[in-house]
Amino acid sequence: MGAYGYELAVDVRGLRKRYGDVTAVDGVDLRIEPGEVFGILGPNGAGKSTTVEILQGNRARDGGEVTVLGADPGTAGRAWRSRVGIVWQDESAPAELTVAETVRHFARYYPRPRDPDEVIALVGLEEKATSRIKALSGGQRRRLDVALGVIGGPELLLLDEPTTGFDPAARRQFWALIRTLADEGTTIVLTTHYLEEAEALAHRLAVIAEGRVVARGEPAELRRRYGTEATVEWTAADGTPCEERTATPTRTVAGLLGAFDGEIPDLRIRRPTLEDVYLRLTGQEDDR
Ligand SMILES: Nc1ncnc2c1ncn2[C@@H]1O[C@H](COP(=O)(O)OP(=O)(O)OP(=O)(O)O)[C@@H](O)[C@H]1O
Repeated sequence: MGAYGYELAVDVRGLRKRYGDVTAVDGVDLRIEPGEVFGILGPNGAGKSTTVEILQGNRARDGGEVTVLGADPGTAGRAWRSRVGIVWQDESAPAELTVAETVRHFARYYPRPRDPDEVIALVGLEEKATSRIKALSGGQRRRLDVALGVIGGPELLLLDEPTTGFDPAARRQFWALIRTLADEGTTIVLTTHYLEEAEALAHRLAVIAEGRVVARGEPAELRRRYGTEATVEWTAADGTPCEERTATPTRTVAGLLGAFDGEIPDLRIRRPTLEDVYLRLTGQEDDR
């Protein structure tokens, strides 16, 4: 047990959740280390939100063991809640209040809140501190949501699709904010559809599809493990585009050299990206 006082920030074994006939979560296991940024990646309907809601203690489970910061979220009390930061989507903070008023107001709910001005600076809203919430842009609104998620000084921050709807610049600013929080030692669990986001932020990730973990590991490790095949593309003498998927592209090119007199037209070797791996794992691969 390290400085955090528990071995694992999140320990989930065999988690199950059904909604009527729909099995949303079907035996998920997750072990998340203190101080880690952990990504839960998956397509629409994979069970990401349901899993995070169960970790937050906002949804009951049908089966499995769940321990978050040493307690079962299904039964943990107020003291536990104050240690877990939740960033709500579309939170209806009072539109007439200013940013600073809202952050100070939420600080009162916690036994050991962070300094509101420091939190406003952390999320990059200093210049908007006296603006009313209704005057904020979508991205600024989301930063305020994060400010409200961290004002209590949580040990664990749970983020469900935090950057949906962001433009690329806002997304990058948000990533910088997450990295700052991680550098401060906060354990962060975030769900995302965006592979780029998982790769940019997560130390480790679990890919889930149809309620099950289909792969887990560090982003680079997943690419290595599941993305070994390259695609060799070229154009045949009669103009037909050709491609071959192979683990040995050099051998393919050597074979082609014999068939062409000199240059191989339009030769290209494409290595799999993490996106290719993800699409393969979640069964969304097209028929290229
Ligand atoms: N309250 C609910 N009642 C009934 N079915 C639900 C409910 N919430 C989710 N589901 C279903 O459970 C499955 C998993 O949904 P969930 O929202 O957890 O997935 P997700 O991975 O977060 O998806 P998305 O990326 O679209 O948010 C889906 O089939 C969904 O339709």
